[in-house]
Amino acid sequence: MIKMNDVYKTYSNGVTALNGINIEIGQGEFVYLVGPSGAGKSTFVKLMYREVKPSRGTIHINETDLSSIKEKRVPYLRRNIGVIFQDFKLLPKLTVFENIAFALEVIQESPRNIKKRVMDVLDLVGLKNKARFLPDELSGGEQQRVSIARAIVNHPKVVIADEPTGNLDPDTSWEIMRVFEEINARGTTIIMATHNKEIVNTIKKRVIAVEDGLIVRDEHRGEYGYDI
Ligand SMILES: Nc1ncnc2c1ncn2[C@@H]1O[C@H](COP(=O)(O)OP(=O)(O)OP(=O)(O)O)[C@@H](O)[C@H]1O
Repeated sequence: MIKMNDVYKTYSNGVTALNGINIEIGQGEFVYLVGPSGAGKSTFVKLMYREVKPSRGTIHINETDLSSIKEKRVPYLRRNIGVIFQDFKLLPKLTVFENIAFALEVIQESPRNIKKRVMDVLDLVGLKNKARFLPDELSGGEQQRVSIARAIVNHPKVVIADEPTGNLDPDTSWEIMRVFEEINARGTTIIMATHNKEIVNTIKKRVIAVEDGLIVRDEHRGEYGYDI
């Protein structure tokens, strides 16, 4: 369902972040993207939600060719892809409920349906009782749960997470991983860039390792493979 063909990315400052990536990721897979700092992992995931465009090559998500879609189609693409960041990126003045409802595709949804969808997704991440809280009234782990709820409220087929446990303590990181596993068990593809060796070596999944903009390893139930 995700296919990259000979993808290169050179930024405007001349730095080449990706050097010819070829990969296929099937629906329902759980993939860790690992590699040293500066290897190109963030660039790799940003290409998938069209935050950056490839300099060369093609990227398909389902039948959509991301390298050629028009700018005005990008918001539609993003509705089918949930994105989760290390720093949560919640809107600070909106409540938990409002942060998620804001992301919801609201066309012709009644307030009652919006409420049901938001509360269902808060239930899934275990935060039903915090719907009226503001982000800064929550712990880091709770804020990350809200950002996961926001990412999945439109039922995307793919969830892309860039260092989702990077700001969290170990216990909270394991809790967040349980949420990801639950989402994956429901059939959603998960692609997670991470430096968390313990998680990768414990919750075994497909591991794609990137170094100097190239895939150097692609293993089913792989290891993290680096010292840090
Ligand atoms: N917007 C940008 N403009 C110019 N160069 C960039 C930009 N974003 C990333 N780079 C460069 O591209 C290379 C790959 O960066 P990228 O962020 O993809 O690596 P990474 O593997 O995610 O690193 P980390 O693990 O530290 O987050 C680096 O040399 C980086 O400096």
